[in-house]
Amino acid sequence: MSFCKHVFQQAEEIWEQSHNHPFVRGIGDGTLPIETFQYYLVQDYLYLLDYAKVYALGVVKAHNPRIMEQFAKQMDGILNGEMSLHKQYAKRLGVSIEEMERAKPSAMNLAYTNYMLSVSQSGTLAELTASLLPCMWSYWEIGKRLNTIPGAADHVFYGEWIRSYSSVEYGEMCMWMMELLDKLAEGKSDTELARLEEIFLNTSRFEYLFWDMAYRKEMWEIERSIGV
Ligand SMILES: Cc1ncc(CO)c(N)n1
Repeated sequence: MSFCKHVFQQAEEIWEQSHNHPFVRGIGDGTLPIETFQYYLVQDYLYLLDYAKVYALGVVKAHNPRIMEQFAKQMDGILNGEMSLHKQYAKRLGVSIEEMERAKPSAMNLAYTNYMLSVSQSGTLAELTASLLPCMWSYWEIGKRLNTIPGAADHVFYGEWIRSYSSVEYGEMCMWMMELLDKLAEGKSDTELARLEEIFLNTSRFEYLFWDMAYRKEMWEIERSIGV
């Protein structure tokens, strides 16, 4: 069994929880309140800025020029492709780019991006890849699953989101990253493989928590408890 198949099986229960989360279900049936999506959009915009840096670190850590090219391409895809989806949505919602860039990341968002950045900075290319694969891949799985709901991809507001994450181009980027992780896992010791699996599971858990944070519009819970 390929390493990706193996970690997918290990993470499947966590991913199912994301599929079943009311935020994700709400995109699929169009019932997600727009202001909840707006909260997500701003947090996700901030997330993507750091996520793009993980790809930049991929260029730094890779030695093979083809791998460097692909990380650079995917970084560009985030900054100038995926984030233009966010900018379009922001425009529709009357939120300016400055407002998004001034916003503060929630505690959970910061924990997630800092985890990925720290794994990527201190770890190997395999560890970096294991940390970002659940982000891409789980969005593709969600996009594809929502796309099977009749009419969902044509929804006047959420359709665009579903079409983006279920697109062939998005899927191709994911598959490249899976193949890379499989290649990098080849010949690794059991200890190293266990570490890659743990990283993959951690960012899978963070993915679920991100949906939940957005759904609850969480920021820093301490502010509520001390009344700031
Ligand atoms: C939190 C999160 N994970 C993954 C993606 C996919 O790029 C995204 N936009 N946001």
